[in-house]
Amino acid sequence: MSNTDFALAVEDLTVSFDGFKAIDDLTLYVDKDELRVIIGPNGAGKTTLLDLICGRTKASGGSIKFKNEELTGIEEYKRVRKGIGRKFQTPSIYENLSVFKNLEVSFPEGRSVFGALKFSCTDTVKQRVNAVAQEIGLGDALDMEAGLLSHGQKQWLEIGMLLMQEPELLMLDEPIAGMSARERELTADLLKRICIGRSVIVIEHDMDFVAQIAHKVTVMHQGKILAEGSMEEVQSNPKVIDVYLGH
Ligand SMILES: Nc1ncnc2c1ncn2[C@@H]1O[C@H](COP(=O)(O)OP(=O)(O)OP(=O)(O)O)[C@@H](O)[C@H]1O
Repeated sequence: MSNTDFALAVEDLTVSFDGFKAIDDLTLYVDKDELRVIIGPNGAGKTTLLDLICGRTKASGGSIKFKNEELTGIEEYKRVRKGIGRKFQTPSIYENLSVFKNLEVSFPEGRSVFGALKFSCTDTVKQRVNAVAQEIGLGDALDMEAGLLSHGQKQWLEIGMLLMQEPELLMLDEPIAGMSARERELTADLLKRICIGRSVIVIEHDMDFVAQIAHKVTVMHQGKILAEGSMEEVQSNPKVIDVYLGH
């Protein structure tokens, strides 16, 4: 395969589960500074695609290149070190720790062989925690126990924990599920800010939200790409209306 200028280049990707192709010869390119949204009906393969990119699921065939480096043979935790961050639908924060601690333990050096406990809180880390807390709108809640945050704030904290690792590719699965209208607005603003300098991929069903945030929309169906383009383009595409938007 040739080198590409894209941050992420997925080519001819396939994964089979007992003979069923959940991802079927899929090719997708994502730029740096891009916020890509993936939409499609239930079972289209959206989550499986992110699982393949982050290394949770092993590809049966094809290629996933990140900054021109082949990822398919690389384990999940090593892909994290290479700058790939993934947020799942359910927040996995430390409910008993403060917002500050949650961010602090997510600083990459905190995950040394000695673990987070022996990790001393340097000024660099404090500054980074403060900057990230401001970014996710939790600058005034640093001392609060994470378990006491609202559902939306917990989602932002988890995004913050990923940002502590300065990922170059950030993938988010339905980030606004269960959020209030105001929290959705703030999340849209947050995503628009954090895609600068990196690539962000979001799986989303809420079309109003997709319209607010997407630079480009990829529509998946039966493990393949059905359409790709601007929101207007995919919304007026008869194939997309037929399998997804018309329902
Ligand atoms: N580990 C697995 N073993 C067997 N089948 C799987 C596995 N993971 C996913 N699948 C199947 O692959 C297909 C794609 O699932 P996936 O969860 O990726 O779809 P999706 O587009 O994310 O759907 P949704 O919008 O409902 O989350 C489904 O038919 C699913 O049942």
